[in-house]
Amino acid sequence: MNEQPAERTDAGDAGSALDTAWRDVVEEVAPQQRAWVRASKPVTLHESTAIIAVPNAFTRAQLEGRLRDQVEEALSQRLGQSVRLAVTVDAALPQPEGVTLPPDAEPVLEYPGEPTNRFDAMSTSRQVDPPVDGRARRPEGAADRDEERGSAIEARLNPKYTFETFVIGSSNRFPHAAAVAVAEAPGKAYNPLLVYGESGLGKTHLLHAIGHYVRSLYNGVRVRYVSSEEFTNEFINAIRDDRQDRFKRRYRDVDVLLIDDIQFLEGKTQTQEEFFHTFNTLHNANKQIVLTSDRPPKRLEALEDRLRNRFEWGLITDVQPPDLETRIAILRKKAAMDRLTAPPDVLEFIASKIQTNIRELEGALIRVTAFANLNRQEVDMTLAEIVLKDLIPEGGEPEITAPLIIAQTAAYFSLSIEELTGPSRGRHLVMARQIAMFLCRELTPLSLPKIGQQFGGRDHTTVMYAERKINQLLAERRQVFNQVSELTNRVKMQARHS
Ligand SMILES: Nc1ncnc2c1ncn2[C@@H]1O[C@H](COP(=O)(O)OP(=O)(O)OP(=O)(O)O)[C@@H](O)[C@H]1O
Repeated sequence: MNEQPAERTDAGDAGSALDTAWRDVVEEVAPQQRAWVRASKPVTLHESTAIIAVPNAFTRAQLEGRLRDQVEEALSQRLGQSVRLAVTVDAALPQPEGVTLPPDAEPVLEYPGEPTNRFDAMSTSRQVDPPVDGRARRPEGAADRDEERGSAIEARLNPKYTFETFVIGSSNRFPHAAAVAVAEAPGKAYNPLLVYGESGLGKTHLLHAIGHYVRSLYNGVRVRYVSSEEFTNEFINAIRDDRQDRFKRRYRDVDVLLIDDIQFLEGKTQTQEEFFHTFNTLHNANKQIVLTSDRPPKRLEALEDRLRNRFEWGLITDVQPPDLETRIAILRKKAAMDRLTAPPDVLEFIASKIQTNIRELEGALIRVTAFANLNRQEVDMTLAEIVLKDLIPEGGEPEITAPLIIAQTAAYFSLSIEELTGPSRGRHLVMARQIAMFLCRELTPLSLPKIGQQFGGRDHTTVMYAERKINQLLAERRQVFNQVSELTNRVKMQARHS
């Protein structure tokens, strides 16, 4: 299945020729820059592109800026072919000795204005969580203002999470079939339907897909998606503002309630009580309830028995990590949807390396295509191996926590942790904060509200916006791509050593 492309077989010889040529070229560089360039490492010569790894952004800027012409010409002469330089930052390389980083070498913070480079052929914007869908249908006779507002944010479905974009495999065939059945006959097939499974395996996607499908089948049906954290927060706010009636109406006057990550109800007695009544009202009226959880109800120990018991009334089904074929199919679909160009062997390579989390799988594809895009290169195996090298440590994933990401990001941008997580909205801070939030989303299993909490109690929509923004900038701004890559390396290295 995995036939290696011809270039890869040549890479060894070309690589050693590159090593020799590179050593000579480095010695020709002016003495004041030589120490920097010496700290680099030739990775491979791929067709006419020499890929050079350097330990920091400053060296990359030197090589890509004032040294580029000189180095490309010298390399071309030595290798007897026209050579282009592509520089990648590998923070695992030893930093140059005996030289201090010039002041302007600190990572430059940049506020995302209009992108300088547009690569229209590619969109990597990845909406992982639901934006508020303002086009939800209004219920018949919705008269008062509360209800009007309620209808405007009624469904909250992510347009990308549909059954059409969901890839079916042996790991999710059953939950998928149950989800379709529920959408076709809400309140009749299985009630409640509960889907459980590890993070990033498509539970949220299925919830939204039910919402979309049911709305396409039944005119005027009232659907509401909510995470259990949002449910909790809204409940607390309703008590604070003495608006319990409005809260109750919002969740009890629906035909289909989709509630995500119910494990977050654990230990929250009052919210559980409220949810118990919501559940009963809906169930008694034959309204559909669909729930997701990271564990089967039996193992939600800090949940009241009567709730656990009700969760077991309907159908309980789990999503498993996808097998290789399904992972490849998911990547193909993702590439087609987002117009990302990657040959089959690269998709197979990514799918073979990332096995347990579909969010990470998609993230890896985005990184690889973004890297190629920024370097104006084709996506191929050599490039994929380089980009994924640090994304996939040998010997298993170390645990990465939000505080670790926050500390590393703060240090990287020369900020304090208080600044990074505090209220200031200075432009430079906002960008660093968005990068930190993005990394929390990519590298930890934390939910959006949980990440928001780590940043001074910010709302989950702020985290959602940050994730989308950085995803977009990864494809458009080399600087952001490099900052995110360097930081990812640092965070992973730190996690391995702690
Ligand atoms: N079978 C699938 N086909 C296509 N895409 C999928 C599939 N399963 C998951 N995905 C994608 O993987 C990403 C993560 O999925 P999702 O957010 O639904 O996971 P989850 O199980 O709800 O995770 P968490 O418990 O962390 O919230 C999403 O972008 C989703 O579209």
